[in-house]
Amino acid sequence: MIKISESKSDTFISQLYRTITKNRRRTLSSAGNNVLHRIPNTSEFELPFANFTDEYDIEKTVAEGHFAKIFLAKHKITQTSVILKALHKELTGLKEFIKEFHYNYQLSHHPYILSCYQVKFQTNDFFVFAMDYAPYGDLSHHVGANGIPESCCKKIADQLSSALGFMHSKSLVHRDIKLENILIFALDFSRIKLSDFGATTREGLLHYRMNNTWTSFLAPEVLEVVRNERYVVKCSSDSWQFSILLYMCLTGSSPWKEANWVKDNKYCLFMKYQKRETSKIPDNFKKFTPRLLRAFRRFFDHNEDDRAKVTDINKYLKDKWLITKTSLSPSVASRSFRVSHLEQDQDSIKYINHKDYKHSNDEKARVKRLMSTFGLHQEKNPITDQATISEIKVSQWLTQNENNFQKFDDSEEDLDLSYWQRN
Ligand SMILES: Nc1ncnc2c1ncn2[C@@H]1O[C@H](COP(=O)(O)OP(=O)(O)OP(=O)(O)O)[C@@H](O)[C@H]1O
Repeated sequence: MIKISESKSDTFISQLYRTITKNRRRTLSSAGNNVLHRIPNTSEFELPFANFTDEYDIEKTVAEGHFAKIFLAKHKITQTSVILKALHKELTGLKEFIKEFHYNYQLSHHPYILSCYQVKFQTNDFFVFAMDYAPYGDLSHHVGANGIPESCCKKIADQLSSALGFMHSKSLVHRDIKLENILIFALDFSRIKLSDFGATTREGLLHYRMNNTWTSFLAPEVLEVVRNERYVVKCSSDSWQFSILLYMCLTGSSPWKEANWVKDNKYCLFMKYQKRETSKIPDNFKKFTPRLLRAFRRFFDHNEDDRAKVTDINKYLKDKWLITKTSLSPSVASRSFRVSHLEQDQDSIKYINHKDYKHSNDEKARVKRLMSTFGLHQEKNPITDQATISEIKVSQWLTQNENNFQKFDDSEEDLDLSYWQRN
């Protein structure tokens, strides 16, 4: 029999305990990842038939996306308000529905990811699942022609990078980061959530390019993928979309129409600056401080393997991002760089006071109606003379519709009819 002294036995036991706990944690997390990456197949997925009104009172239609209707509903028994996302059956296959529900449900416990419930059913026309209601809509309702205050952008960057960092740690790529997929739970942006996991894919899989998102959001390596060709999905393309979103929040418009240096002069100028072929800061980046410029250089690296990770934004959150008048004098500048949280919060409050949320919602609907009816170009940003979000949307909408009949399947495994049906 081996004799162990009391103190040695304590150390031995605590070491043993640590090893067991470590291994258990490892097993649990790999089991968690197995569950996450094992999307149920159609035969094992329970999806009962039901009517909306069996259990819910539909209060209003909140929005209509490309593939889904979003209803605000009240659960009759618990009187809880929920969102029912109803995906048109003729536009979305069962496999795609299961995948979206599965990823959303599995990721729901993250504080900055939209929570969805274990509630799913089908009607004759829709596949439906239930999720939390975001009372202030999505980010596109809030970002005006001049963007939103710096302090608000930082709050968004902080939360969104946490949500995406979590997904990336699980080897999942969101692939569709845009203003419309960031939902707002507090008007000062202290609570936002990432939504819409319809395009979410496991890193490393081969995939066709997404056609139903804005071209200005696509990373160069995704943009250049040609029809009928697939590309390897990587987290770095989320980094790109994340920083496009950040730029849009700060300025109200996108930095370029497409990340193609041959076709887009703005992108060409930035790429030269990014690669240090010139020290001239492109005009549309001149309002940013050297620290933020450094961040953008790292996030907008043309080479996907050298690009910064979403969580790298944390290194820049304490810096000043926008050049203000006060930054001109060094003494005042050093003071303003130590901008207090109090000042930053006042910034957000001022913003909220000036924001007529309802008006902005109505305006968005009006712009949308005009776009779809006449294809009109909307406001240009008077400061940067760049295309605003509306203008980009109009031109991309037109381009997308022009090509409608040439589109091809975006699903992971095979070419089926669902994509043709969607478009
Ligand atoms: N939980 C929610 N609470 C409030 N509004 C929501 C919620 N979910 C979605 N919306 C609104 O509905 C819009 C469309 O939702 P969603 O992106 O899920 O649909 P989709 O058809 O997958 O979209 P897309 O057109 O991007 O493919 C969102 O941009 C947002 O304005």
